[in-house]
Amino acid sequence: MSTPVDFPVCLRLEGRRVLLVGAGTIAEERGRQLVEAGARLRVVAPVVGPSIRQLADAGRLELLERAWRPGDTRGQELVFVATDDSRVSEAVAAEARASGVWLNTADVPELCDFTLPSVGRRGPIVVAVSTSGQSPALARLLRKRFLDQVLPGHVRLARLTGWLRRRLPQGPARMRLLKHLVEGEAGELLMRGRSREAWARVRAALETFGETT
Ligand SMILES: C[C@@]1(CC(=O)O)C2=NC(=C\c3[nH]c(c(CCC(=O)O)c3CC(=O)O)Cc3[nH]c(c(CC(=O)O)c3CCC(=O)O)/C=C3\N/C(=C\2)[C@@H](CCC(=O)O)[C@]3(C)CC(=O)O)/[C@H]1CCC(=O)O
Ligand SMILES: NC(=O)c1ccc[n+]([C@@H]2O[C@H](COP(=O)([O-])OP(=O)(O)OC[C@H]3O[C@@H](n4cnc5c(N)ncnc54)[C@H](O)[C@@H]3O)[C@@H](O)[C@H]2O)c1
Repeated sequence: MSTPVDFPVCLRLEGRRVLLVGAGTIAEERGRQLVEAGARLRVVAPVVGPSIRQLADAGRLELLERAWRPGDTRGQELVFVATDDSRVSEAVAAEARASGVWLNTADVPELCDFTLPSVGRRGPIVVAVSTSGQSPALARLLRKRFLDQVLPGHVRLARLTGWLRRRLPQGPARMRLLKHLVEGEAGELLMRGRSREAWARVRAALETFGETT
């Protein structure tokens, strides 16, 4: 049987209760990303790095400066562990598993319910590369290459279509229009920075919106 591949999702963490065990080098990056995603983050660690400390001082996360204790996963919706002691990962994972809370650990892939891809962003566009745990270094290399392919025009196009999606009723006419904008002339013009001409195409498309359904 072949090795299963990891299944990618994009989580919406705004207002969700998330626990991060550890506050060292690896945890700092995780903490920053979780706060940026709007999670209600609690960090538990006896030794705390500068950026977690800064976020705590700014009131953007709750910091408990102590070792992890049984019961800490209670009430949490997602758990991340990044400590320098794999016994901590094992203990937290056992508790999380027993209570059905999903867990990621930086040091024991076998205990992960989900893994983290290498991520890069341009505006609303997210490039994420996973190697299903085979080669994090390769995930990072490929992510950088793929992100270079995302141009300012793509970001403009994503914002424009997002704006239209919020205003037009869902259905086949909207699908057709958005696909046409992205793949057709308007998209091409936006890519080349010719926004006024692109908007003229969008207006023309909107005038006939829904006529052929
Ligand atoms: C992508 C990225 C996302 C992130 O962490 O945000 C990520 N690792 C990154 C970098 C990186 N990690 C490591 C190196 C050294 C070179 C190498 O080993 O390749 C480098 C490269 C570097 O640092 O440049 C070492 C390492 N990583 C894991 C272990 C434990 C083990 O395998 O036993 C060890 C050994 C530790 C040791 O030996 O002590 C485990 C995991 N690392 C994962 C993700 C998950 C699988 C991702 C996938 O499927 O591809 C998984 C399974 C669990 C998880 O963490 O979710 C991030 C890139 C960030 C960026 O883009 O900049
Ligand atoms: N997944 C990845 O991408 C990746 C990459 C490199 C290394 N790693 C692994 O990640 C782990 C963490 O590395 P690091 O550089 O962040 O370590 P670090 O030494 O910088 O930080 C360790 C943190 O764990 C905390 N800690 C220790 N015992 C604890 C306990 N009982 N309860 C709560 N917190 C506790 C410490 O207080 C500290 O904040 C290592 O095992 C390393 O092998 C993972």
